[in-house]
Amino acid sequence: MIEARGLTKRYGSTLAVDDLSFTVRPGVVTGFLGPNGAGKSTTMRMVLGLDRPSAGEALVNGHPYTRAAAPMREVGALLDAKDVHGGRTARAHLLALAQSNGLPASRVGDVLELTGLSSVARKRIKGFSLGMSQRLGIAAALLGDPSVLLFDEPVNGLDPEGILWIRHFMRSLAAEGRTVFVSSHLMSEMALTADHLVVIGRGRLLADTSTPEFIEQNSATKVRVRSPQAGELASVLASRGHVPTAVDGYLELSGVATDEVGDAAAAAGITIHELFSQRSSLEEAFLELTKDSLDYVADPHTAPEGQR
Ligand SMILES: Nc1ncnc2c1ncn2[C@@H]1O[C@H](COP(=O)(O)OP(=O)(O)OP(=O)(O)O)[C@@H](O)[C@H]1O
Repeated sequence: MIEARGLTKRYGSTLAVDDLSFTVRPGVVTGFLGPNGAGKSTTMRMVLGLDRPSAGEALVNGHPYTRAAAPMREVGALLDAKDVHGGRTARAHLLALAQSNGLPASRVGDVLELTGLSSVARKRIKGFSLGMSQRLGIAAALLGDPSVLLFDEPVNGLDPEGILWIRHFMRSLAAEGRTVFVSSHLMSEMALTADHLVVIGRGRLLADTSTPEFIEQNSATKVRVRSPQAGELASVLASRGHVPTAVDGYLELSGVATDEVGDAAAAAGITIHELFSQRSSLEEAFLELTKDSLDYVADPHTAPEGQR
């Protein structure tokens, strides 16, 4: 379990994280979503005790992580996969980590196996592709068999196969009852990976909800209708308070159900060739939500430095 309570971080006049409170529960993948610069990495660094909050606190399993007795057994993190000693082999790198953290050497073989790296365990890390480096980072995070895992943008730059692997792996870690907190700036990616979403914009909490609820609450449903008597239908609908717009040969309406449109057309003896509703895409839902956060800082007196 991870808890942020009033978590705040200032860098000079930049408010990178602004009074964030949320809980990340075990057993599900929680996506930490926000545009670039929203404060995701800073939040994760505070959870890991790598940055000190300006106010508030971050707790891991009920206490600040810096006070954990055996840190790697409690939390595993992937922050920057390329931030390793390239001259070492994968096995030597993991062995050094295990030894310096009092973990049994036998875990090295286990995590190499888990992450599919056994066949390249004796290769030097500097020759690793980004996908292999990500796997190695995940192997390192799993060394202590921790119950809490944090991954900062783990799919960035990966090919489709690597993305799929990470996605499945996150889900299997959560299915084992672990707390899995994974950041991304891609709504579409999070929709496929995360069960729950914590969404931030400019350091502020915008949503903390299940992924289906987020989609339901943030994407608008539009109704489209196609008719050879479009002009007549538009007038009938307008007289009922639904003014349509013409889009790609359809009349498009929001805030109305397909039933009402069909009934109105039937009552007026108007032929309909197509009638359906469609939900705006996830990416649109995310943009809609973060657009509001941009509006919030549009006032130059409240905008963080560098964004004025
Ligand atoms: N060490 C630092 N010194 C000054 N400002 C910083 C520092 N670290 C982060 N910031 C600023 O804090 C804000 C949040 O950055 P952060 O890296 O946490 O965002 P992010 O959501 O992880 O974005 P990205 O996906 O681009 O990494 C940004 O405006 C950034 O410029």
